[in-house]
This record gives sequence, structure tokens and C-alpha cells, in this order.
Amino acid sequence: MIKVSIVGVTGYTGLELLRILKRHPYVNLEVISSKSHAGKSLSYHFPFSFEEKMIEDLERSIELAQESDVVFLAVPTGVSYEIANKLSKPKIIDLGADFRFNDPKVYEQWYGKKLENYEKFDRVYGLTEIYREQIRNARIVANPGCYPTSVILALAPLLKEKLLLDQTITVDSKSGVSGAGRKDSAEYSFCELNEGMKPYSVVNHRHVPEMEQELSKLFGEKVQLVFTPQLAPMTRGILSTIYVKTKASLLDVYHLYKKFYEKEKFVHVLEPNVFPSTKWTVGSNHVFISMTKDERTDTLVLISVLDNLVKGASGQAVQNMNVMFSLEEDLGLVENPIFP
Ligand SMILES: NC(=O)C1=CN([C@@H]2O[C@H](COP(=O)(O)OP(=O)(O)OC[C@H]3O[C@@H](n4cnc5c(N)ncnc54)[C@H](OP(=O)(O)O)[C@@H]3O)[C@@H](O)[C@H]2O)C=CC1
Ligand SMILES: CC(=O)N[C@@H](CCC(=O)OP(=O)(O)O)C(=O)O
Repeated sequence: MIKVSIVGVTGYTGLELLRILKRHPYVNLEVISSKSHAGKSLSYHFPFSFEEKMIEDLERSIELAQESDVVFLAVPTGVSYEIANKLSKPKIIDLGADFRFNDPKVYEQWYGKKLENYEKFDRVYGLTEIYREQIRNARIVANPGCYPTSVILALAPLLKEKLLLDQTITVDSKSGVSGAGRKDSAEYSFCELNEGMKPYSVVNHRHVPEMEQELSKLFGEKVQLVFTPQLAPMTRGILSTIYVKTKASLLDVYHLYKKFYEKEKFVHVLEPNVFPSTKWTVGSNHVFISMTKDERTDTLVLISVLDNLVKGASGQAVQNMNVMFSLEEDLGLVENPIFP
């Protein structure tokens, strides 16, 4: 059995991790912790979790979690780095952004924080389908952001084959509100979000440098992104629409994608002109990619959907854990979406 701990269990991704890990046949839950709910059981605060384990405070959980095989860090970006500095023994899967960047200066520029001694950490970007081999032996896995997972998976085959005419890519993404975590502010209240849509962090979202880093690696040259994220009045889900110029035919692109993802359990390439809904993914680790082409303008339109809390966060984190412990990749994740 794998001894697992969750730091930040009371957040949306922490609770989702718990939900997935409870149905994992080889997991023993050891330590759970949070910042402001310590001292009582999880079920005291969240009866639907059916988890009687006591929530520890951060300091105590770090001490106890040293004996775990793997620790999931489901805490705000910035906090993870401090915790990882104290957790010398277990493997770490960080759901935040602290370990996602090759160059800590890029992180500093976008997140406003210096990461001391970043080079000492042996870390791998945790987009499972792309970095599976490196993830196997990693001590620290940097789980990708939710938008980057949806965008990079939708572009990887095209970029690897160098089928781009223009290295500036336009991306429009809609996200469910759970993507923002359990925020307690008017901006995220029901009245302000229900029956409305609103863009935020247009062209300067923190996921831009993360996506550019990974897309450039796939393409082998610098790629730039114009990115518009939007809050959609739904709880879960991301729908990304990506516009790229290419001379490749729609059918060739489709066959390329089918081949690229043929062995993947969670990435599904739809036939041209079949378009998915975020509803196809709720509660599951599946991603759907669809495509069409505007022949007049040589524009390929790629659309991907996923559940931000599952493939976009906790599901992919467990998928990575399975890879790190040489288990079947879908253990704990064999779940169909909740539809409708
Ligand atoms: N939501 C999403 O869809 C996605 C989130 N992520 C990333 O996952 C991480 C967790 O996100 P999410 O679950 O949404 O966030 P939430 O805000 O819902 O939860 C945050 C969790 O961290 C705990 N926490 C907050 N501050 C501290 C602190 N200073 N020290 C220790 N624990 C603290 C909270 O405890 P308490 O509330 O008890 O104080 C809570 O358990 C973040 O890095 C986020 O960027 C990544 C991909 C998608
Ligand atoms: C809707 C919403 O607010 N989404 C979050 C992205 C969630 C995520 O992936 O965040 P990290 O990169 O910090 O892990 C945002 O835009 O910041």
C-alpha cells in the first residue's frame, strides 16, 4: 500500500483528491491538513466527505508526512515551495505553480516571488501524456495548471509535427468557477457570476508563460500565445478554443491526432466537426479534443474540454502518482462523467 498525505485537504482540489483516493485500491490515507480547519475531523466540517480522520495543522502535518510515500500539496502557489523545502523524504506532487517553470526568473516575474535554491529540486512538469517517462522517476512532480492542460494537449501533436504557419497562437478559454478555489469574495458570489460571463486577466494571465514554455519545447522554437480566460456560470469545466494557421488538411490533422493519442486512456480525439461539451467530462479524468478548419483563412480550430478539478488538477495528480509508483495509470480514475 502507498502511504499518502494531503496538505490543503479542505480546498476544492484537496476534497477532489480525497474523493479519488478513497476509491484507489492501493492507497492508505495517512495525514490530512489545512490552514484554518485543524483540530476537528474532516467530516465535522464536510459531512459528505465521510472522513473521520483529524485535520492536522500545517506544522504538525509536515512532521507526520515525512513518513508518507507521497504528499499532495493542494495549497496556494507560494505556500507549496515552503512546504517542499521542509519535506525531505517523500515524493511530492504539487498542484500549484511553484515547480512548473524551468527558469525561476520567469516565475519571479509573473508570481512576484523569488524561489531560493530552486535548482536543488529534481522536478518534472506533470503533464502525464507528454512527460510520462520522466515522471516515473521524479521526486517532485509539478502538476500543470488547468488551462495549460487543456491547451497543451490540444496542440501537442500539431506542434511536434511542426505544422504551424504562424508562431503566435490565439486561445480563448472558459472555466467553471471552482477553478478559482474556495474564494470568499463578492467578485465570486452567485449574484455576480450566475447567468453572466466575464473575461479576466486578458492577455496577461499567469498561465501564459507556463503554456509558452511547454509549447515552445514541443515545437522546438519559440511560440507565443494570446490568451483570454473567461469565467463561465458553471461549477466545473474548461472549454478551450484554439486558433492556429496551418496548410495541413483537416483530415491529415485528424489522423495525426488519432495516432498520437491512440494508446491514451484519457485523451479522446473526436472526428472532425464533432464538438464536445464540458458536460462530457464532469467528475472524470477524460479530455475530449475536436477540430475543424476554416479553409478560406487556413485556420485550424481546435477545441478541448476537461474538468478543471479532475484532469485539470486532482485527477491528473493521481494519474501521476500511479505512474510514479508503477501502477496502472487509471487506478482510482475509472469513472465516467456525471451527465447531464
Ligand atoms: N481549483 C482548480 O481548478 C485548480 C487549482 N490548482 C491549484 O491547486 C492548489 C489548490 O487550489 P484549490 O483547491 O482550488 O484552492 P482552495 O482555495 O480551494 O484551497 C486551498 C487549500 O489550501 C489551504 N491553505 C490556504 N492557505 C494556506 C497556507 N498559508 N498554509 C497552508 N494551507 C493553506 C486551505 O486551507 P483552509 O481553507 O482550511 O484554510 C485549503 O485547504 C492551488 O495552488 C491552485 O492554484 C491547480 C489546477 C486547478
Ligand atoms: C477560474 C480561475 O480563477 N482559474 C484559475 C486557474 C486555476 C489554476 O490552474 O491555477 P494554478 O495555475 O494557480 O494552479 C485562475 O485563473 O487563476
